[in-house]
Amino acid sequence: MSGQAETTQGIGLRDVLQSFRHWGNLFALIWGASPGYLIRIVMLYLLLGIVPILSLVATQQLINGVVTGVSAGGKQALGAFAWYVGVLVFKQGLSLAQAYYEGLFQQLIANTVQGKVMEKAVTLGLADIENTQVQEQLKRAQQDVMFRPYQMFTQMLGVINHLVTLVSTVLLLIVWKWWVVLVVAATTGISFFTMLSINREQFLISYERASKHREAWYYGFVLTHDKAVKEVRLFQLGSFFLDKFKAIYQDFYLVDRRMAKKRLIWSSAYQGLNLLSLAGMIYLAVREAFQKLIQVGDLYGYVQAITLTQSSAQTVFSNVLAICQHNLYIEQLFVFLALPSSEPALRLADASGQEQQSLETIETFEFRNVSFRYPGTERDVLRNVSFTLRRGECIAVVGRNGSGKSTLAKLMTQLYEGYEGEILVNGSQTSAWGVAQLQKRIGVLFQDFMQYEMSVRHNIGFGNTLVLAQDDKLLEASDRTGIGSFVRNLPKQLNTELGRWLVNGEQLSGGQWQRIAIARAFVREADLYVLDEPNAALDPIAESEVFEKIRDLLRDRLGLFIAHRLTSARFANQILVMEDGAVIEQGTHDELMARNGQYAEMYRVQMKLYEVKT
Ligand SMILES: Nc1ncnc2c1ncn2[C@@H]1O[C@H](COP(=O)(O)OP(=O)(O)OP(=O)(O)O)[C@@H](O)[C@H]1O
Repeated sequence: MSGQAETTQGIGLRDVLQSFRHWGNLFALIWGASPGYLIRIVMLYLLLGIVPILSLVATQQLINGVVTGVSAGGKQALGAFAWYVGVLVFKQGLSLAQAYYEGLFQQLIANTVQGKVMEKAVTLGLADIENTQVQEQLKRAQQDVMFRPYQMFTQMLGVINHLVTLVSTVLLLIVWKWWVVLVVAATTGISFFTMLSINREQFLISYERASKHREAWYYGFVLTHDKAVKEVRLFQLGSFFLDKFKAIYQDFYLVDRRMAKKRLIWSSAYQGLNLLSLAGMIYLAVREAFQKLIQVGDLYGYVQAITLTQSSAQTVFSNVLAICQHNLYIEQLFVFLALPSSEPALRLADASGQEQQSLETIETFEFRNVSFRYPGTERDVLRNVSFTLRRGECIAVVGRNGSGKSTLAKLMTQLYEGYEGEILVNGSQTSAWGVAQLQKRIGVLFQDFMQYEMSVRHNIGFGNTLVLAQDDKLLEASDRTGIGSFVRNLPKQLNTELGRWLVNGEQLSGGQWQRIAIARAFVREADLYVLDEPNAALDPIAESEVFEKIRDLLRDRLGLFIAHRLTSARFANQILVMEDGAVIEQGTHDELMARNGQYAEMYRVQMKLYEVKT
């Protein structure tokens, strides 16, 4: 994130110049989108660059031809007219081709940039996705940069194109009066640094906006997402969120208005200066025409050359300014694309210099004095946790809210690095096997499992994409969670779309979604199953059915499940009782009851809830 830190601490001319360092990457990106289109568009811009001077000379010839042609029989005038029409046709043809290629190329570049941003996002780890700075950087990368690379590219071409025009008109003017060129250069150059500073300020404003944009997105989500709308309606929170949403955009508007005013004032001053010098130079040319020092056609030519020189010089300067500004934004894209990933499965730590062994099966899984704190936080949420799980065994983890149970599940599934202590698989460090290999052998149900707005096939098959097309395996997994007959009775069975976000699919109940998610864990040919509250949304009959199946499945595998309903923990070979990140009790149900500690107390409290008071 060093690039990001640098950028926030004020931007000087040096930073602007430094931001040109990404031009190589930018060119590679644009070239990668379509080399053919790139070459064609560059050629078109170059040709368009010489059009103004061609039409200027054609008009000059035409006027002079008409003036002198009357006496010379009109031959010169006709030739000049043909030349003039030819230039018009040429220009029109180039403009049509330019519009065609530019439209398509712009789309291709935007697609390439979006693709790259998403490719990078896929490589980020859970710790990155939970990191606000990374999210903001993602937002910045996504924000304007979709259209900026193309704009920057056309502005670069615009610079080349107008430089060609500029050189040709300047040559014409030098023949007339060389110092006129200096006047044009001076007036145009004056605005450069003022505008550069305004652009810098504008960039800082949009840099800081990333977090506000995310906040606004969140309020928009709460106001429009079906999950949130229930509460929003019932608690009448609509106007509360709407006000917050509107306030953010109103603030943006006020700041933008201030900037627009500033820009207007400076641009007016600059345009005034320009007009003044233009009028002076045109006056000079008209006077010479009156004094018969130049012909009428020449007068036209010089007036055109003066305005063209001035407008081309202005365009070159404003394009250079815009490019400097785009650079700052585009840097955000490359800063994001260069972010290091915290994803353990992708990191080199996987190899860590050790020869990786192939992992056929997991036989034992051990935590040895594992302590962990989430990245960017100060508090250990796991403290010296130790346990061993062997094939054929099942561990239940119980404990109060926030005691660290789900964190334990996330560490077992190798979603985070940076823990202290050791996690051993078959007696060896996880690095000996590599995270990717380990994850392949783990089936998991997270507490906040996904509800994919896709078909049942995808919702179950994502647990093992190898069997996505194998109906028997998918149905077998759904049978394991007692949802098989429900799936068979759906309108399109496994191909029935679920949810109502993308299509008008079948919406499931909370418990049905949970069973689908458990089926997703079960369809994986895994050795170790980690289930975080598999019974949270199940009715008592479904719970007992599902636990029956879990018991069957885990008979010759390794299992760990987290449960708040302690009756389900009874069948586990071992129960871990967690409190404040530490395992405070460990043993079978009977052992823990006999010990009469926290587990026994929780169990008794729960049993009491079920007693019918008479
Ligand atoms: N992604 C995260 N980043 C930072 N802190 C986190 C994160 N997830 C959880 N925590 C913190 O870690 C602690 C343990 O959370 P965890 O989710 O593991 O508890 P739990 O025992 O599963 O709770 P529950 O029974 O409510 O599901 C909590 O104090 C929580 O605030």
